[in-house]
Amino acid sequence: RAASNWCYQIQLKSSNITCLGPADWEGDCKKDNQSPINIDTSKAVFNQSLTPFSFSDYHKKKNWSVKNNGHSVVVLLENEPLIAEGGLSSKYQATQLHLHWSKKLNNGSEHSIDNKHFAMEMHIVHEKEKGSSKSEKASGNANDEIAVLAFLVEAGSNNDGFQALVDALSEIPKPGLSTKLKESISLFDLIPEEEKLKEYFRYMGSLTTPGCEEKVVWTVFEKRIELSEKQIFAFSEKLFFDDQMQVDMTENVRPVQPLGKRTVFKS
Ligand SMILES: Nc1nc(-c2ccc(Cl)c(S(N)(=O)=O)c2)cs1
Ligand SMILES: [Zn+2]
Repeated sequence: RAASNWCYQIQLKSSNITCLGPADWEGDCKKDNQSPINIDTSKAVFNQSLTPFSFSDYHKKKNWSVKNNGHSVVVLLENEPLIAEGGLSSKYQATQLHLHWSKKLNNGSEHSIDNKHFAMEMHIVHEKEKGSSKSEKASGNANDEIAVLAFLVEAGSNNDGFQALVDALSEIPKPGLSTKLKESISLFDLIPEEEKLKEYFRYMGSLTTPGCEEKVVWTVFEKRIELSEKQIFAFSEKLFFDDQMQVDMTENVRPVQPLGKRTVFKS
């Protein structure tokens, strides 16, 4: 069971509450197939089974609910959008999306590409569709139970698709607060256009938050998302880790973990 009082490094210094920083995270956090990682592009192995994804209901616009869960801002996707193919073993349903970020434009992504970090990283979390057979229901602890689509974010032009989410941030400054997006948006409003999503990296890893379960098939897209600096900084300015609103929610990024014996593949 994950420690309920886990926190990021930045919270250790600035809050008088005692919490467990990344070096002390429990659960599976000390095992050897952990995420995030640095992706050394020169060592990524081409894998022809990494075909393009098929996205279903990613065009569906909804006033999703958005929550400050004390570690990130989470958009609840109610299992509606679906992904398949993309070298995945089955269909997966989107449950939530959340982001990781920093006040520095080169320190907010969890994954790095050739040791370069980006301003933010967005994770769309999907769960494997429960098949009908008993065996499929029984297991539930396969190493690909969860599929996360990871998008790196860099500072650039303003991103209209993100503005509804950016505007919602000031309504949920404290942990536990949630609101509804004032304008309905679709996942396609948030991610690069589909034909730019054919190039991606793939590896087997874990949740980047405690209990760090090693059940995630990771996809890190090469095409970056662009947000304006104003949009990027809104996350660190409007959100707080604590009820007293003393500790900005920022640097909610786990340090990169050893690749170990794993291989990173590329489409
Ligand atoms: N309490 C929290 N849990 C998460 C979370 C949940 C599931 C997953 Cl898969 C992830 S991640 N960063 O590995 O994509 C994060 C965020 S904040
Ligand atoms: Zn994440």
